[in-house]
Amino acid sequence: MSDLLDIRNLKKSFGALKATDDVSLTLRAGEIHALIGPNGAGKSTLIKQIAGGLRSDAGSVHFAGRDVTPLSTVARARAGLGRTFQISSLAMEYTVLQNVLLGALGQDGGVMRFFRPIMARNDLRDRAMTALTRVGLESHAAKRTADLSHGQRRQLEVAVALTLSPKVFLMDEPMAGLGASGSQRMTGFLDGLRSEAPILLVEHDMDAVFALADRISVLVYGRVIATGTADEIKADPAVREAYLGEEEEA
Ligand SMILES: Nc1ncnc2c1ncn2[C@@H]1O[C@H](COP(=O)(O)OP(=O)(O)OP(=O)(O)O)[C@@H](O)[C@H]1O
Repeated sequence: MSDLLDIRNLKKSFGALKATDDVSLTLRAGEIHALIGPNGAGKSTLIKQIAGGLRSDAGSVHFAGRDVTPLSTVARARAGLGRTFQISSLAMEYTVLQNVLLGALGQDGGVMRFFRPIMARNDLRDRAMTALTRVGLESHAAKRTADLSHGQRRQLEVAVALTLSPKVFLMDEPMAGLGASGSQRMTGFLDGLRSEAPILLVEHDMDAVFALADRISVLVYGRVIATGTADEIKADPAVREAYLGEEEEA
């Protein structure tokens, strides 16, 4: 299998704190690779370094065979490196459909397009409605985003990312704040999504991680201490001591 994403020796320090410390990992076509670890292990920092929002102190990001390390977030997104948008980036006073349309414009680019009557663009509307249907939000298209529940906003973030047809998804805790049924639904959705674009998935919901992940990497104090299948990770003594064990005892 080919590596779509190849992260090599990434480092990022905040003062004396090594948030990520020589992290290397790969994402292959068709897989979900989960990144787990205790709070503060450096998972979000790593996702930001890969997406381009945070400049690395050292290391490189190769995407589809190309070194994208010098590229901005926008250039990486245009190249097909899709990150689920932060909820804070949703425009709360706009409708759900408008938020997806704004996301879809990212692919077509060009600030001038914002001045065109985007609601009349049937191609964009269709793409946006398809994305909303896929995440189960089609009946909420005309609602104000501010009126959505937290879980629905999470689904909307995924819909926005979908409209850009990324070649790879970087997802930072897509299950956070979803109830049990919401998590189950999102798990089923991500399961189907991997054949379209592989997913690097940061997630605390271990049921979802063990159900979905082809491979799991465990990050502790900024370092990857193990990478393997769910069974290998569950059986790994270092992982049990550093991470899983503490949950079992809790
Ligand atoms: N901008 C920043 N300035 C200073 N320290 C930071 C900054 N961002 C993150 N950190 C620190 O870097 C470490 C790693 O944080 P990070 O958010 O990447 O961890 P995480 O594994 O995503 O945690 P969580 O599971 O709680 O989301 C933490 O100690 C955090 O306090």
